[in-house]
Amino acid sequence: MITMNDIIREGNPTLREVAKEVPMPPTDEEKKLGEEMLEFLKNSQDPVKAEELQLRGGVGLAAPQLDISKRLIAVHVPSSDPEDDTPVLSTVMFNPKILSHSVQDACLGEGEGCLSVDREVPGYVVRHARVTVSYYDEAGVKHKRRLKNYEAIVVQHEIDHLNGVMFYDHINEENPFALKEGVLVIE
Ligand SMILES: O=CN(O)CCNC(=O)c1cccc(Cl)c1Cl
Ligand code: NI
Repeated sequence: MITMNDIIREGNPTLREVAKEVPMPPTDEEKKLGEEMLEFLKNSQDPVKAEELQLRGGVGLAAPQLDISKRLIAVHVPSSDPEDDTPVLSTVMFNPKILSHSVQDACLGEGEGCLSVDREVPGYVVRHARVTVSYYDEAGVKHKRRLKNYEAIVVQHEIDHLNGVMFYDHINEENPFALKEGVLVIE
C-alpha cells in the first residue's frame, strides 16, 4: 500500500525529468501500480484512513512522485456536492495527452498544493479552462475525454508531473495573484 514515505519531495531530480511512455498494454506490475495509486487517493480522502495512515489529502497522483519515471497518473476527484458520493472523475490514465484546449484559462481560487512540496506556495496557478485528453486504460484501450472545471485543473497538474513541471512554475513571481482579463477563477 502506498503511504507518504513512498512520495518523493522537492530536490529529488526525478520530479524534474520527462517521464517515459508506458508500452501498451501495461504489464501486470504497471496495472497494479495504477490501482495502488488510485487506492492511495481514496484512502487520503477518507478521514479515518487518512488519520490512521497519516496521509495528506490528494485528488491526483503521478508515478514520478513515487520515483517511477513513467507516464502514468491516477485521479480521484470527488463531487463538490457533499450529498453526492459519486466522484466526478476516478481513473488511472496511461500516457495521458492533451489533444486540444480552450483559449480561455482558469485557476483555482484557493491555489494548488502538491504532496511532493512540503510548504505552502500561495498564488494563482493559471491553466487551460477546458482540455480534451486522450489516454489508455489498464486494458490498453484508448479513451478520449473532454474535461472542464476542477477535474481539468487536476489532470493538468498530474500531466505536468510527467513533464517535470511543478505547480508553482506557473505562478507569477512579481504578483502571485495577478490575473489577466478573462481567466476563470474556480472556487
Ligand atoms: O500531484 C498530485 N498531488 O501532488 C497530490 C496533492 N495535490 C492535490 O491533490 C491538489 C491540490 C490542489 C489542486 C490540485 Cl490541481 C491538486 Cl492535484
Ligand atoms: Ni503534485
